[in-house]
Amino acid sequence: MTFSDELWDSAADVYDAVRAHPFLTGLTDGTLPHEAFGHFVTQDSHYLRGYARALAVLAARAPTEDDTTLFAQHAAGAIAAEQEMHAELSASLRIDRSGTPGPTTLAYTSYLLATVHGGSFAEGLGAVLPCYWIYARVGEALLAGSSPDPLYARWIAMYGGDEFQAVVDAAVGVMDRVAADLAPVERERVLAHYRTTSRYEWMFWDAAWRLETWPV
Ligand SMILES: Cc1ncc(C[n+]2csc(CCO)c2C)c(N)n1
Repeated sequence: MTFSDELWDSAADVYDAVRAHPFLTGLTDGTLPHEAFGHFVTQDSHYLRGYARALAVLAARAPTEDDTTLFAQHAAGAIAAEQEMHAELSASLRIDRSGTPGPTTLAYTSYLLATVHGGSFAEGLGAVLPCYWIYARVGEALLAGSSPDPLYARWIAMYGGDEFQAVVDAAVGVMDRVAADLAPVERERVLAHYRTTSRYEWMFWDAAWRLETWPV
């Protein structure tokens, strides 16, 4: 069993909860209110900016030139996704993207940035991995059914596509290679970060579903 198999299995329960979440079942059957999707798009543009910074830090701390190139390219890809896809979706949804990050978005991006700065390279990679991996698996599963809503179908096509699967495979491959040199205690830390950010992935969908705002 590879380390990435172990990682996936360690948070498979969280992935199952993500798949069953009403935000995602609503995307596929088209019943998700546009208001909740709009909330997601707004918060995701804040998230992607933070995530891109986390990947750029990881690129700077990477052990090889190839790894630096990979994560720097993915950081640029996250910014491009934010700018292109979200600008387009926001126009269709007629939403304003100027709002501030909500509680879950800020907590998730703060955790990512704290881990890539304060932890080892492997720990940082463990923290950023669920974002890639859960999305690719969710995208793949949603692609099978798509959505009667053209807006949701477009979003599903992007994350379920082959191009994105290759991006995920590359990041998972780095994790397996780096894990070969890790002490058991270090692997435990990677597993803990991976589980935490998997939970944040669920919370991110849930925040959009609840139209979460700051309570005070
Ligand atoms: C909350 C949230 N989690 C994951 C993604 C997906 N995602 C964003 S950037 C990237 C990899 C580099 O381009 C991936 C997989 C998202 N959009 N929003």
